[in-house]
Amino acid sequence: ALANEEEARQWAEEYNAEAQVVWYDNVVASWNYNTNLTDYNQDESLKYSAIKAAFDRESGLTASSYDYENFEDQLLARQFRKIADIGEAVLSEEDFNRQSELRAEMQRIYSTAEACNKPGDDDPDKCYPLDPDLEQIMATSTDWDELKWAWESWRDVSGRLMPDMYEEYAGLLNKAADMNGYDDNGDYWRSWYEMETFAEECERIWQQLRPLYEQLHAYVLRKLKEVHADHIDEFPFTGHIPAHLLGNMWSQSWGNIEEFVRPAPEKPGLDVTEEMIRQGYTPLKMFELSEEFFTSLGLIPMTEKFWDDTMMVKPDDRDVVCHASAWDFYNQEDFRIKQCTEVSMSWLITTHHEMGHVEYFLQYKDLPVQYRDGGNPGFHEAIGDVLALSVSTPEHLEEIGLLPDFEDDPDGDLNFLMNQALAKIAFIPFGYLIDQWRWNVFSGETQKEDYNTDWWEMRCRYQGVAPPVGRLATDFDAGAKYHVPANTPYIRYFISHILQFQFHKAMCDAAGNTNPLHRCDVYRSEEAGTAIGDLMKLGSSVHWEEALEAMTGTTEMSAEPLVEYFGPLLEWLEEQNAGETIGWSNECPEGTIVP
Ligand SMILES: O=C(CCC(O)(O)[C@H](Cc1ccccc1)NC(=O)c1ccccc1)N[C@@H](Cc1c[nH]c2ccccc12)C(=O)O
Ligand SMILES: [Zn+2]
Repeated sequence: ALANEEEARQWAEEYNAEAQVVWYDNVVASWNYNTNLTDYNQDESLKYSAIKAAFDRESGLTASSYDYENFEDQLLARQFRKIADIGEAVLSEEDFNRQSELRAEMQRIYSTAEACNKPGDDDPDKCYPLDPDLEQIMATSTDWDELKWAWESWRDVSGRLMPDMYEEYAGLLNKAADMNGYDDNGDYWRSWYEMETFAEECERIWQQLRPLYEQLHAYVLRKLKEVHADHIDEFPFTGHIPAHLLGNMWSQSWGNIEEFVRPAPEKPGLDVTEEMIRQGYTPLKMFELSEEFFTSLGLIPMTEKFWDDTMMVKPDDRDVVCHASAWDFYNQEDFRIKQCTEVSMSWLITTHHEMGHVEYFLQYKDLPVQYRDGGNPGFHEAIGDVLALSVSTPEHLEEIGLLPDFEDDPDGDLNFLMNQALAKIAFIPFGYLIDQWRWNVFSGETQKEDYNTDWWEMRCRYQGVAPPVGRLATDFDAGAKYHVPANTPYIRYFISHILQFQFHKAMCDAAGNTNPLHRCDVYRSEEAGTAIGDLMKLGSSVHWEEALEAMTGTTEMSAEPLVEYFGPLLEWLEEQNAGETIGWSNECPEGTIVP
């Protein structure tokens, strides 16, 4: 094994140099398509994606020709295992191109869809895109019918057009997974977490956090019944919340209804959007504010090219994929963000989220390309959110002048915790259910005729929401959420919502914090920066449990820090909910799916 191990090491060096070039070309073509959705750019993107696939397939075969499981050097073995894991590139050129084309088409439908015939519009041909128009309506309107129009129209012009494409697409993903030795594409996606019991782990964590979510849901439902008293008879008696009332197109984060559920309504809330607008914040200022937080921890600043090439706002002269994303060009110097930034607190948080991805790119940029990835996908999603936990504190918002009149008393503390819960606790079941549904599609448990029925069964059961209007079995409401047409796995965000509180606690301890966990701000702590920086430097070169243990002292994902963080709010919610009904029926209310 030693002889060819030396040869293998040589080959891996050459492979790495070549991969950087082939992968760079592919990312450039993908960037050009995502930032200018033309037929020409789609063809170029498919062309370079096929070239990358041919290279990955060839390299995978070479890697597999070595007996790498018996290498002495376990790091080299891990590298070969990753080179051999080629995903869809295993498909024939025809199948590969077909799945690429289907994904690009679904992405284009999603990114260019517009809703028309808005009630009250004199011009019925006036149409509204998701970003920023429909999201703005969902975030700010309290008009039941306007919210219902936006919610229903978006699904009719996006997901409804996709079920046939998605069925064919899922079939090709499963074909690739099968050729790579996995049961199905869900099995392949779960393999990235390198633990036999990953699905069980997720269920265990969900069951542990469910009581917290049920308390929040019960309180929010009661408050929404007051706000929408004029439609009280349209609230299902099953205890589900009508999905269009939660301030978000997918009911996945409820921060936009904060004013209706604030524990001490006479005291100021923690959503600083108005103050940002009053102070003339711009997207650039938001990016610079975020970068300054990272560098205050001693982390690496954004590169010159980052500032030149990032797409910060929605262009007005072409179609783009607006959904936020961060881009590693695999040439160790070109890193970008693409997002359609609006000036608001939630966009300030998203900017930190995206910059967290870029910081990870910077920290692992000198590793072999195989290792330029998160310890597991949840790690990558957690970095930016961890720093945003500090930025969101009243301490920090006061320090940067966005919270002039905060009164730091028990009421203020609860108002803050509620604002955080509306983002973090509300998200948990949503982060969990998307891939529960997709894993069932890939395993065959959910067939096309049941796509929408099973989707709503899960939305009703896990999230306790129901559609404000009957849905057809032939609709495809899953397709109205970016990650489904974009084929971006989603359980990573669920995992991130657990890990980010473990990382936060470790950073707060490193910074010598003595505040309660939810009031900890690690701003300017080099020790905290070193803790998270060392985790990022590892990339995916070691098992994530090793990286987690080095930073937090445990190899286990644990909801403990999250429960500690929200402790005071849970107590308050239990008092407020005393004597009230908690929870909702597992089945959807009558009329959820209509013939
Ligand atoms: O989708 C995103 C942000 C987009 C992303 O940064 O995760 C992006 C998704 C994506 C993946 C692949 C192709 C295109 C888009 N992921 C990345 O850009 C990315 C880049 C490199 C490594 C890993 C992820 N957030 C989720 C939920 C979410 C979790 N934390 C949040 C904080 C603020 C706002 C939203 C969220 C959502 O909007 O439903
Ligand atoms: Zn992300």
